[in-house]
Amino acid sequence: MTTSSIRTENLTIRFGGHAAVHNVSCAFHPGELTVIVGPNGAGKTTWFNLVSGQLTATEGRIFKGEQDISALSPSARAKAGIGRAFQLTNLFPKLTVLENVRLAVQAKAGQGPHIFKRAAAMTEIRDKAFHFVEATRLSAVAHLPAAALPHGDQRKLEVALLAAMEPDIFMFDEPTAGMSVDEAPVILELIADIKKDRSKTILLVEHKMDVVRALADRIVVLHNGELIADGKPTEVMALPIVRDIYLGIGTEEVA
Ligand SMILES: Nc1ncnc2c1ncn2[C@@H]1O[C@H](COP(=O)(O)OP(=O)(O)OP(=O)(O)O)[C@@H](O)[C@H]1O
Repeated sequence: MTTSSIRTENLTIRFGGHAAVHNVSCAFHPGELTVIVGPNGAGKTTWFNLVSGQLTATEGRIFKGEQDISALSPSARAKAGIGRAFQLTNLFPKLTVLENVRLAVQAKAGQGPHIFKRAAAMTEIRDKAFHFVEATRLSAVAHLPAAALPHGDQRKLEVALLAAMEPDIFMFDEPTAGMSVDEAPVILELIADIKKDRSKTILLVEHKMDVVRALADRIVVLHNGELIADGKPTEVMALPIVRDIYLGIGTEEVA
């Protein structure tokens, strides 16, 4: 087994007396897309918040590779390669799609605006920005202000900005939430594209079974804050406890 790219060890957080995440230990590896499922209130988003640093654990530790990142801020974790879709608050609504992506590429390169004095660096950053705009199917709207985009394209832009940061770990929390049935498949395609890069680890919180089926290499099930199942999709979905609790839906829908 290769070294894990991200790992939580006995991770616990209590709000008052209630453990929203309790003793969760699991490790993830490059080239693997894991979907985290569980009923409402199971602790999925809280676990995500602990990994990306929005919340601090009451107990337990988080490792990125060999590095203990438990005490790092969300921005330090982002710099360490943990990318979460909603962290993209660095969106400039009046700038175009391309300009927004270019700024993300530039931020990743660790360069300030003066970099544009260097023509070669400028060209490289512009080319990379074009690449991410194309890869996220945003070429047709590249020159529109970000604020003018329809909802579906804004979600694509989130993926573009996340990809431009070139994280090792991609974290998506219900990436197709609020999208129409026409729009959602594009986001799934984009995630499938990221998955082709076998150096990336993808974590996805998702309720929708079709998304789980389309993308999961592995499913982790949380219930009442605890990890109750972890394995290949067909195996996990066949477990009686998962059939009983999974989103409260019946056997036919799970099958
Ligand atoms: N800041 C907080 N203060 C108190 N309780 C919290 C806080 N954040 C989460 N919780 C509680 O922790 C539990 C887990 O919530 P969480 O949002 O992580 O579940 P979830 O699995 O993501 O659910 P959903 O599928 O509905 O998004 C819930 O009981 C929730 O009320």
